[in-house]
Amino acid sequence: MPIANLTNGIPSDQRIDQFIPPYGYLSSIDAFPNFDESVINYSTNQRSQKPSNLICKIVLVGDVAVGKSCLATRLCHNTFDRNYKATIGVDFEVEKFLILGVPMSLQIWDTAGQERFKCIAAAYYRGAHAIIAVFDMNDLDTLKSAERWVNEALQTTANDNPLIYLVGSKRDLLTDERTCVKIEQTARVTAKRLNAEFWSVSSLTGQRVQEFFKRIACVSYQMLVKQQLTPLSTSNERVMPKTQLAVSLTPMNGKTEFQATIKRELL
Ligand SMILES: Nc1nc2c(ncn2[C@@H]2O[C@H](COP(=O)(O)OP(=O)(O)OP(=O)(O)O)[C@@H](O)[C@H]2O)c(=O)[nH]1
Repeated sequence: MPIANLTNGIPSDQRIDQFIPPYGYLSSIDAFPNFDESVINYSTNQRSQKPSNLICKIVLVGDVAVGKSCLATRLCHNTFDRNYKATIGVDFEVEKFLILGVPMSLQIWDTAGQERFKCIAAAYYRGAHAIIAVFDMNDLDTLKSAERWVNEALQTTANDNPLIYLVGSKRDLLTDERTCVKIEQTARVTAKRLNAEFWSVSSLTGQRVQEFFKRIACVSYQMLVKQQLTPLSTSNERVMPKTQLAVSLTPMNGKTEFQATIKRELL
């Protein structure tokens, strides 16, 4: 398939040529300054050949109503819904990026925070390249829970060695700057303990949402390419596994290419 067919419809702000930095270098464990030369050379070759289909599986976890679905919706549809609709089991979205001219898809698995859906959601952890643990910056109990969510996800995904991101949501509700700085400091301590990268975002205003997912796309792309370039037995890098799709997908119009059949309920 010609590369042009694979890149059609990717918005200009999801075409990335420069490595996206972390949200503050103190917040990052993998602060790559730029794409490696080997990754740039690989990308140049890919552009002139049939490109491989790079897929990064991301799983969103965290307590009820911390803002997981709104985060995915802000990225994939650039909209925000003030009305809370609980996720039932798991939702699924795909968002395409073009990195150094090579297409890559982020598969975003949005799991339910409600206890009663935990077993269903946990079934989707396997094969994750990245775990995003979301907490509400206005409720520090959800930060404690985020740590528990990550540890539970790692029980299933430890062999996959996923990247961990800790995301403070609803930044717009914190009007006092000093409080915000304090909460971010506390979150960075937790992130360090989890070997995670910390971001604070607002899905309501869109603050840092695009930037955050672009950062994940860059880091994941670099790792996936390095995995392809390095035989497993000789690699000391964090290696990301191939992803299996576990649901049947329905084509959708617009930016999101596919969506699993999703059931939501109004509480
Ligand atoms: N002010 C503000 N409200 C937000 C933000 N993100 C989410 N919310 C609100 O928080 C509530 C819960 O958001 P969801 O995204 O549905 O939460 P969730 O984590 O997916 O919840 P579950 O599906 O139950 O796991 C909704 O009423 C949203 O409108 C934000 O950035 N700012």
